[in-house]
Amino acid sequence: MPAKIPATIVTGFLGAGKTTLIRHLLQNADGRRIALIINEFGDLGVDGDILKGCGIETCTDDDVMELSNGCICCTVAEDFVPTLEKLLARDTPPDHIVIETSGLALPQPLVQAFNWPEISTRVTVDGVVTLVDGKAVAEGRFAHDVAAVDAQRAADDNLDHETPLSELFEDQIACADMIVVNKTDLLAPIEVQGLSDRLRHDARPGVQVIATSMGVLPAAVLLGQNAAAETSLDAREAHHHHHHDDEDHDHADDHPHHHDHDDFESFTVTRGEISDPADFSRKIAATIEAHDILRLKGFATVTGKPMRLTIQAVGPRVDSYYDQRASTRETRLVVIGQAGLDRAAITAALQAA
Ligand SMILES: Nc1nc2c(ncn2[C@@H]2O[C@H](COP(=O)(O)OP(=O)(O)OP(=O)(O)O)[C@@H](O)[C@H]2O)c(=O)[nH]1
Repeated sequence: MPAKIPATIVTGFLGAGKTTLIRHLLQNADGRRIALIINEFGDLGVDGDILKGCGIETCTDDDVMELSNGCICCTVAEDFVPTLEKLLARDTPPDHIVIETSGLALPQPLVQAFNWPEISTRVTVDGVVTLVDGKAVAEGRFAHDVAAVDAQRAADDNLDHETPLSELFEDQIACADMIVVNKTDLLAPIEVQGLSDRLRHDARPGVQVIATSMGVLPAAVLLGQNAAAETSLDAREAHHHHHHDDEDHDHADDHPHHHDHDDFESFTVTRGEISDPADFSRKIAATIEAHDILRLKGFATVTGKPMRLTIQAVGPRVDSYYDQRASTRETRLVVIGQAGLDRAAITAALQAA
């Protein structure tokens, strides 16, 4: 039987730097044929578009497959398995598969999908790489509010005490074979050290914690971990996601793991050209702050400029750069946040001239 093709799962919260890390990996693949599968939250394929448009020879449209918008764990049968099978059926199958999960995905159900009969004989999970946005964690974005939790506990013992953010974060850490503390350029060395120590303590025993910025890590470090993660799922659970509703018992086959898609939402704002990128960035930053937006990204066209402007905002930081010729004069931005976003107000703020 031929050796199984290794697959690396890259997970991490919204904006942690998954696409950036993968882009560096593809640029430094040392001759490996890497195929990419991308699962995004939001209906605008920003990450796929950035990677396809990156001009890297080993990264053609054919090498990047996008899963339809949605949760990978709920679309395993109709979307993920067929995508993987298509990849395996190629004349020259890839040497390695890299899967970028949506920043809101729990990695466990995806790892579990590798136990599907059609897949388990041919592919193995080489390792789960969890990226951490060092700056966001240092700012306390994932820490739950201990006082509020205690008050809630006192009020009702049956409540779910975790916030969706802290729960996701802990699940992504618990599943990791390697944790990458990214964005160290935004942190003092002592903060990097403290955070790395904490994560090492929270992770499963023996998990490597590596600090970097812009996802710069050699392919030989990221790939070839030989973890066979699909065989040790039990050790990778931070939460059992039990719900207190008896109706809600999970069906192991079709939905292995309960989680709340309703905790988060996304929508797309479109508008015409912008005239002043610096001013538009300030407007985005103000809108993010006013509405508690977690992530905002997309492409803008600027009056008089043939190139499109890629816009990336994570929390309060807004980055933008021209990456390729614009194919339309439209500006499209995907907005992601916890449920309850004021879509009308956000849209109006971003559409204002
Ligand atoms: N300062 C700094 N910015 C970074 C670093 N890594 C990534 N970024 C920036 O952070 C933003 C988000 O990076 P991405 O690579 O798109 O993050 P992602 O995890 O793929 O985001 P989602 O797919 O939306 O979850 C971009 O503007 C990156 O340029 C880093 O190490 N330092």
